[in-house]
Amino acid sequence: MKPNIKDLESRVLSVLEDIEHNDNPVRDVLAELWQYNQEQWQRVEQMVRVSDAYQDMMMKREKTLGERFDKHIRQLEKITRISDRYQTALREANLELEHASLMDTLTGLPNRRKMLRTLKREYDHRRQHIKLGMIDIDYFKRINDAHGHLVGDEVLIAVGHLIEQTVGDLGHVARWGGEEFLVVFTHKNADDVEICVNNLVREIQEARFDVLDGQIIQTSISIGLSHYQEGDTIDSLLTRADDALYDAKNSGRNRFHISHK
Ligand SMILES: Nc1nc2c(ncn2[C@@H]2O[C@H](COP(=O)(O)OP(=O)(O)OP(=O)(O)O)[C@@H](O)[C@H]2O)c(=O)[nH]1
Repeated sequence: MKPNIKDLESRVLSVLEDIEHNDNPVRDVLAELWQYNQEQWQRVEQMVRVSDAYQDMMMKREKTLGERFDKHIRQLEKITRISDRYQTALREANLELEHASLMDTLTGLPNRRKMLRTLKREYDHRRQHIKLGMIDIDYFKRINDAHGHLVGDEVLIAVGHLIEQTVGDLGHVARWGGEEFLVVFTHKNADDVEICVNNLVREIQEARFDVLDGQIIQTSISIGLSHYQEGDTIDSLLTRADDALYDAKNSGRNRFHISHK
């Protein structure tokens, strides 16, 4: 059985009292031992107090470390959310910029840059079906000179829309530059494409463009058409369409010419 310390103390005290009365020599030794034990006990108590205080301190420290860690995580999460939003906004802005850089601001049609991409894509996938229509407004300078640049702009927009409408899903239309448009026909049937090109010339010639101040403008176009032939590159297709356009202009305008190699 484990001794009870309080019980032991009182027993030792009573023995010590007896010894004191009887003048026993063992008394001094026991008194010394008693003193020593008391001191040991106080040291143990002090160690327990120090240990408790230490544990207490460590717990508080862990808690503050935990709180600081949580705060840091929350800050990181916030920064991540901000960065995600920023990246999304940046991506959208880039897409808008890219879109803007590929469109002609005046007519709203794809521009030359975009058309070159389309042309490359079509050339890579189904070059044997490609037919190029190079379109130029006849005597456009005269419209500008007679009615001013703003009217000229309106005519460019209207002609562009009419070309786009007439071509429909037979191909892609772009403003190639100045008063020139380019059509990449991807439709397989060459006869259908030639009918469409003929319609383009007729539609523009018959159109009456209602522009600024109620003025009515009439104009016409010339078109050079090239069909893909074995060995053609994008460049050679463009050059042949250009040459055919030149022929159409030289033979009286308001017509189309087909390039034969
Ligand atoms: N209003 C306006 N004019 C433009 C624009 N781009 C080019 N032009 C004009 O288009 C005209 C083209 O003139 P030319 O190359 O001599 O050709 P053209 O008068 O159409 O004669 P042909 O092509 O030979 O039938 C020039 O006067 C240019 O200033 C534009 O964005 N807006």
